[in-house]
Amino acid sequence: MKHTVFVDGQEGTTGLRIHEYLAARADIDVLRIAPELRKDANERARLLNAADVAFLCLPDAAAIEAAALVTNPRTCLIDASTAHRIHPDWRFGLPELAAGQREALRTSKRIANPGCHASAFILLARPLVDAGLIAPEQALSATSITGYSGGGKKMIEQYEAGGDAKLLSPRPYALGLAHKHIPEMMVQSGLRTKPVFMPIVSSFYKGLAVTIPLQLADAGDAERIHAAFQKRYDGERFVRVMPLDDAATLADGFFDVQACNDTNRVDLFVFRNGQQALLMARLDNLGKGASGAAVQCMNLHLGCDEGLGL
Ligand SMILES: NC(=O)C1=CN([C@@H]2O[C@H](COP(=O)(O)OP(=O)(O)OC[C@H]3O[C@@H](n4cnc5c(N)ncnc54)[C@H](OP(=O)(O)O)[C@@H]3O)[C@@H](O)[C@H]2O)C=CC1
Ligand SMILES: CC(=O)N[C@@H](CCC(=O)OP(=O)(O)O)C(=O)O
Repeated sequence: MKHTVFVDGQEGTTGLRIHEYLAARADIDVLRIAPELRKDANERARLLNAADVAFLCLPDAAAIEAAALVTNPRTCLIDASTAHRIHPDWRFGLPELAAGQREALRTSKRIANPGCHASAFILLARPLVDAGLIAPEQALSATSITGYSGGGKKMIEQYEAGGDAKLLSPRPYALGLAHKHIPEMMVQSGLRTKPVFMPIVSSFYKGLAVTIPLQLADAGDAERIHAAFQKRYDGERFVRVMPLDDAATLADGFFDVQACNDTNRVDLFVFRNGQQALLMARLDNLGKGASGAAVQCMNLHLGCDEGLGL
């Protein structure tokens, strides 16, 4: 049986990438909107309601509008935007979040996919909160280094136009300490204290690494953290727990932010020295950070092999 799929926002960065994944699938019929009608509410409503799965690859306001256009109870929405990530009627599109999450995604018709920084942060923080290795009240801080495709079409155009010397160096942003991913980071990790979060965008297309530095109460905590990751992600095909103090990275001396590019994988690292540790998570912001994760959720929801096409 073929499944019918529509991408609202088909010309955008995440929408185009989802189309690339779907193009290779014989079990999926993709509905396409005529380019001149792509912002026409009636035509969008017709296609959204004709789909078994509709991806929303839109700015937040347009994603909220799209959700309101859906009246077919069979249509499952997978929203890539920030609009519904902590909404109680929507399930968080991170199958590896916790036990029971896959079942929730199989049965829900409303799936909100995580933000790219948030996916990496949550995959580090949540198992440690669950295992009691991080107290919910603990004040964490995190940085994220990201490629410019995370900023969508506008930022890609800006970087690719060339001629602006200040774009050549890394640019910290969200300096108002209110990045839009912080609410989902807290809710989905179980943290009650708002983390200090500073992302840094740099002059490469894609790839992302979140780092959480920790002062440990006990030097043995780094092993316990690493063991908690191994236990939580045992058998997860898209999460790779790297060896404690990963020798290859340490030998190189530099961390490769782009090493998960063109995959749907997340690599988790623990580096330690006495009572200090660095927890790091690396992913492709357009893969597990956006389009790959969205297709993974679709596969799960439709009862296909979760990794099909990824
Ligand atoms: N890029 C990334 O790494 C990630 C992005 N996301 C999120 O996914 C969503 C899409 O992001 P991204 O693909 O990067 O964004 P883009 O800016 O690249 O694309 C958005 C698309 O939506 C279209 N659009 C805007 N308003 C409407 C409307 N009212 N009706 C129909 N189409 C509309 C735009 O049309 P037009 O062509 O006219 O501009 C554009 O094609 C955003 O919410 C973003 O925050 C999530 C995770 C990672
Ligand atoms: C480089 C850059 O600007 N990145 C985006 C995050 C991209 C992402 O995850 O998207 P959502 O908008 O869906 O949350 C940012 O930090 O706002």
